[in-house]
Amino acid sequence: SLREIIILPDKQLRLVSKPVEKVTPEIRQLVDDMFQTMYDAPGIGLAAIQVAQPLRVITMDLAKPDAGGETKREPRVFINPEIIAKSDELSIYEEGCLSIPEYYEEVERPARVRVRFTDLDGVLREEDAEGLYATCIQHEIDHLNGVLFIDYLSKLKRDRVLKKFTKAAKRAGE
Ligand SMILES: O=C(O)C[C@@H](Cc1ccccc1)C(=O)SCC(=O)c1ccccc1
Ligand SMILES: [Zn+2]
Repeated sequence: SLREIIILPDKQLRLVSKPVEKVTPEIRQLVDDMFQTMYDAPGIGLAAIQVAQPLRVITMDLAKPDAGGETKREPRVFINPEIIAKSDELSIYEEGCLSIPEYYEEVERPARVRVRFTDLDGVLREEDAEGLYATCIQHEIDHLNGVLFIDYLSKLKRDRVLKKFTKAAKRAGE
């Protein structure tokens, strides 16, 4: 079922998520709900912490989430992912975040990374990523470590975003 996506300045976004010991039926249900929530947003990635579950679980689907016609879906699950190698070469992408809605900024990251992770069947895998795949997996793994893409921006830009979301939260709270 759909889960609520937590939004800045929710402090939970800064938690370091815990490794998954065993792929249980509960983890499978969480992954199901994460895909449903991600497609509904729409987004191309989601980290469990964004639905308030501090577990090292990521879902991704780079196929255009709202291409209109039949979307050829390519759902991916990463459990306990770690970057084990990265290129010196960097690439810049305009990133967004479902926890920082309607804010997009260019972020520079290694262009290619090698990721080691466990899949939903409990199999340990390693994959090379480049392009949007590399950017997205790094953005999601950052979420697992309580890091947000605004942390890579200038202090000026970051404070502006925080101010905007903190004011909005206060107004909502009033
Ligand atoms: O907050 C998240 O982790 C999801 C985020 C992932 C991401 C996007 C772009 C660069 C790096 C990481 C999103 O999916 S934001 C929404 C988005 O990018 C998008 C939405 C609809 C169509 C295409 C992209
Ligand atoms: Zn994000």
